[in-house]
Amino acid sequence: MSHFSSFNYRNNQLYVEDVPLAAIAAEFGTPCYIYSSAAIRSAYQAFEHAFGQRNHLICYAVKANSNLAVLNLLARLGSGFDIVSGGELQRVLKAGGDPQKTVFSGVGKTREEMRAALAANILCFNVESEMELITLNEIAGQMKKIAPTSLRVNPDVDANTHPYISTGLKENKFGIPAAEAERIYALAQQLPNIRIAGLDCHIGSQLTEIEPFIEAAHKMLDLLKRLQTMHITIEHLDLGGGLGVRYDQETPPTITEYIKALCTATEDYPQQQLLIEPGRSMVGNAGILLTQVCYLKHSPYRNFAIVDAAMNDLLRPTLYQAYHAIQSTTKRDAEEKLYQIVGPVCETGDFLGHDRRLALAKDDLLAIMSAGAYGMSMSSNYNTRPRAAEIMVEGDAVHLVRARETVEDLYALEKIPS
Ligand SMILES: Cc1ncc(COP(=O)(O)O)c(C=O)c1O
Ligand SMILES: N[C@@H](CCCC[NH3+])C(=O)O
Repeated sequence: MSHFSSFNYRNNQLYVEDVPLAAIAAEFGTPCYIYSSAAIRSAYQAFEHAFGQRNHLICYAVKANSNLAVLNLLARLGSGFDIVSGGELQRVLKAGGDPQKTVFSGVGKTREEMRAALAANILCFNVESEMELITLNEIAGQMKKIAPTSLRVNPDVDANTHPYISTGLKENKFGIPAAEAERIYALAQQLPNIRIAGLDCHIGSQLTEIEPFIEAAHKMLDLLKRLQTMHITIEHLDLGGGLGVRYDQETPPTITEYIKALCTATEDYPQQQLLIEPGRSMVGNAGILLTQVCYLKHSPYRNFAIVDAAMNDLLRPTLYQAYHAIQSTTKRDAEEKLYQIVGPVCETGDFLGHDRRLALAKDDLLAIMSAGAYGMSMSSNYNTRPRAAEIMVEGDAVHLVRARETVEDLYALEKIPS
């Protein structure tokens, strides 16, 4: 979706769709996350379009941004969902998502989560270990249900991404080692309350090249062929998520290039439905974090812009040294200085951007760009900071889709022993 932006300047003011960001700050305060529904719709439609006639299902990875309004928008567009917890399942159901289009990934599903997903009749469990498979069979048996199952296989492919978000290397905790896959599929075939539905992999996140996806797809197809000789029918092939977005100078494949490449790689297998689990590429560039400059602090060494958003709101810079572009909402002709953009949290690692050239004044508004994915969903209350409000914009309509938390919300579950 790098071709499409909902965040543009008009008369030197930064807008989201048809609304100036400054108007949103005036009404709802800062920090706040702001999402463009047009950008999400455009990304979803780019995926749909690229698949064309190929039998497919898009399962949006809920963890990227799990706000109910985002899930509801995608559900209305026809999207399925990839969940990794019972909590995410509950969100999908609450938002009107279809459990029959929902797959359940993750290495540590609890019995309770399995029960909830079986009761909801989800499309498929992506099972990540032999022990998990045996447990799922047991729970399904107790419920007199048959669990539709894929094995998530670890293809040992280098995704060339940050080590914290690479998942498909043999030393990562994810998936079943490729060498074990046939044995565990054979076991699955024997288990009375398991129905083999598919084959699954996911190699990592923020991939900026197409080759690792194709390498993984080929490894999965080789395995699929071997499974067919064992009379194991694979109804769907789930190739996971992971397509990167542009934060800075990256040039990831477009959604269209990526999907066309997956379709080409799997063209000899038209009977298998193709599933994908995109998160970041659906919502990453559809959102920003809007923050206000509290103070400017100039020392002989460095200039700091202390803003009202912090690492608890957007953890990615602290956790991965991730780059997010930072733009002033008002373009002005003043001298630019090199700033460290930092938050109020008591950690040296609390920064949103290093060495940014900006012309700033107290109370200016800054947009932290590309914050739609893994922004709010990874936020915390560290330093007893209430979480930011979330806003969804649609043309000139502005909707508050999550109210700003209050401090009372934060200690509502706490008790002082008598
Ligand atoms: C199993 C699984 N599917 C899908 C995703 C979504 O990945 P991305 O946001 O990179 O598309 C992830 C996160 O990396 C994941 O772990
Ligand atoms: N949280 C990561 C992505 C993790 C993907 C989950 N498997 C990020 O912000 O880049």
